[in-house]
Amino acid sequence: MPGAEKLGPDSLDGLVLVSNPAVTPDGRYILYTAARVSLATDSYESSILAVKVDSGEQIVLQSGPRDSCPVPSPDGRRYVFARKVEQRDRRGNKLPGIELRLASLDAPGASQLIARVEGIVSLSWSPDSRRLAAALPMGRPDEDVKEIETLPVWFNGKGFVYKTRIEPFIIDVDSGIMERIELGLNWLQVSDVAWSPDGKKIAISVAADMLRPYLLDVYVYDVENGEAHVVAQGLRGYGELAWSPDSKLLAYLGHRGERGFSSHQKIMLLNPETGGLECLTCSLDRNAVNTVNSDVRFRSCLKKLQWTIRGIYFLVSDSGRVILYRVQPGMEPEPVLDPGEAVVDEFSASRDGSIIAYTLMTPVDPKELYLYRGMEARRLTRHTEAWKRRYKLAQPRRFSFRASDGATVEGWVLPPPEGVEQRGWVLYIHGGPKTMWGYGFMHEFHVLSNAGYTVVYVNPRGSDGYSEDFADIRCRYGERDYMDLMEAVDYVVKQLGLPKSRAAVMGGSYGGFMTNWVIGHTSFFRAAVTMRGISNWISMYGTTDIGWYFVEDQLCCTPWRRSDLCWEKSPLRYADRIETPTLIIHSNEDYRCWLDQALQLYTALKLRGVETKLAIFPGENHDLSRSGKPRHRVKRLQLILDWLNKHIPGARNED
Ligand SMILES: CSCC[C@H](NC=O)C(=O)N[C@@H](C)C(=O)O
Repeated sequence: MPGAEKLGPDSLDGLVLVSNPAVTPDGRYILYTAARVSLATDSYESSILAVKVDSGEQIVLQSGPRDSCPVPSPDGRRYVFARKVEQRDRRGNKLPGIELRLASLDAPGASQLIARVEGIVSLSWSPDSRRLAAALPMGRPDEDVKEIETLPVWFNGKGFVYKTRIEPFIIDVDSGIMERIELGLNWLQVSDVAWSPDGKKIAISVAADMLRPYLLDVYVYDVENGEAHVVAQGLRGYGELAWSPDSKLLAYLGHRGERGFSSHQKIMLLNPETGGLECLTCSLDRNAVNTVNSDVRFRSCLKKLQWTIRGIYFLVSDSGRVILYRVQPGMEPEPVLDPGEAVVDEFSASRDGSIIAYTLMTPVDPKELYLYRGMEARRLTRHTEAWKRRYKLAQPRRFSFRASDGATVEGWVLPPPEGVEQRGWVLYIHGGPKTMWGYGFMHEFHVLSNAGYTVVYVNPRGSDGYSEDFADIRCRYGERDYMDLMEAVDYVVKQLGLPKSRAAVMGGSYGGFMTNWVIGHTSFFRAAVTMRGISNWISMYGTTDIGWYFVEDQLCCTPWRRSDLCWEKSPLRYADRIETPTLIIHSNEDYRCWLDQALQLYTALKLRGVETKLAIFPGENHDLSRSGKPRHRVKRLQLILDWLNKHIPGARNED
């Protein structure tokens, strides 16, 4: 019977993750990636498909199983894509790498263009479709002893990066010959490259100060004379670039650090002739990027900004929704595609802006491919339909309440599906802190709900989706954010009738920090699950890949300056108050929040006699719950359910 199966941890098997909707500039085809989760092969089997826009016909372009990220050429005849391959170093150690391959849209097959162990950061076609500008990481770590004299040392998902410089290149697509673009810098990390529509220039955003890599300069490289000059300095943020159709102006995605790392990303208009900079989206007071959480995404290489003759297109995170916006210089930003209670997750536009390809998800629909043309939206694929028909998925309900300082705080409850008895409930805290819960699909939430747990998810202060002021909790972690969460708990108990004695708390990353903070400040919860979390800001300093500067920016302290504040805000400082049985889940290659964060908490709880268990996932990193090996993801979900079931017994004899 359709919809009869329980959606348990291993329901991940067979789920298809649709991503990277790349429309050809002439609007004839939409290329995308479909990755099937396979427990049998413990991998994501990804292939590249295309839809013909006029007929809707679907074509398999590359049957995989490790192909992704198609980038079509401006003439609409070819595309490049990434194929995951394994290489070996001189000692025989396996090195995961990728090949950049070139293929024709009219003929099968593909040829290798370049092979890269270190990956590719950004690509941009020349308008004549003969060359690519690329940002390529160069330099590998020592094979044996690591002799390190630079920062940063490591990066989550990449390993040791102390020898890596991300450099700009031009690749000839027919010969594969690479030519380095010289910027005259000793140390550099390029974040984006953009070839101008007139073919004459390449804009490059680059970090050049090893000790302050969050500061970005923009260069313009003259393709004809080979000279590069700086047009803007000391910008911050994502650093993505897009040229105006007349090749005169640049759009820059980022900010000036008004609120440090809590700043919204903005669309800034940069005049490369004068160096003039103007904010085009400041009146919106929303983050001009997609920050909604979801665990059904797959690799995507699409640009976050696209400038067509109709304006600059970008996504905006707003109250749990993600909306496609457009802005023209001198005008106010306007929503182009507001999907309602849903998320436009990625997009691309044809050259004239008349066709927009995008992926869309809702809390009960994993991502599918859509087309927007002439004010009409049409679904193009049905990769997840059969999967969905097998299971029962409940619908979440939104709620909002007035916090004690008068601010409005928003949240959702996802109850168990019809026919499943409520066993208890979970307060699930998101990471970031500047991300948001909302209308993204969360497989993990449905696993909890199918097991009888109502999931309560709230956007406390520090979250994205609201004003910049709302997101800014610098120097105040564990204060207003904690109060918002506990006031939400009060609301769902009193107003929505959730049972007081059947609650658990859980979260990952900043959400893991907050889970640790919560259990050190209240014994309300029956159980806790803390994942990829933070327990000690002093030892977080200098170990996290997110930058030694992140702790100083967000907590306003270093181990030698106001260390009292770092310690004051560390959950470990309150470990002697913790009574809640706590499951700690961490990955041993998590270079964002290193393993010490879990070990210190685990040791403290063990010594104090608090029931605890530490699960360490080998070979996984900070993204275990989103892109970890499928079998590890299933195991993780099983561990969580076992812990909750143990501490929230089935028989209801209270409340
Ligand atoms: C607060 S320290 C770093 C935590 C991390 N921040 C950004 O990467 C985080 O919370 N990440 C979130 C997005 C997560 O992993 O869910």
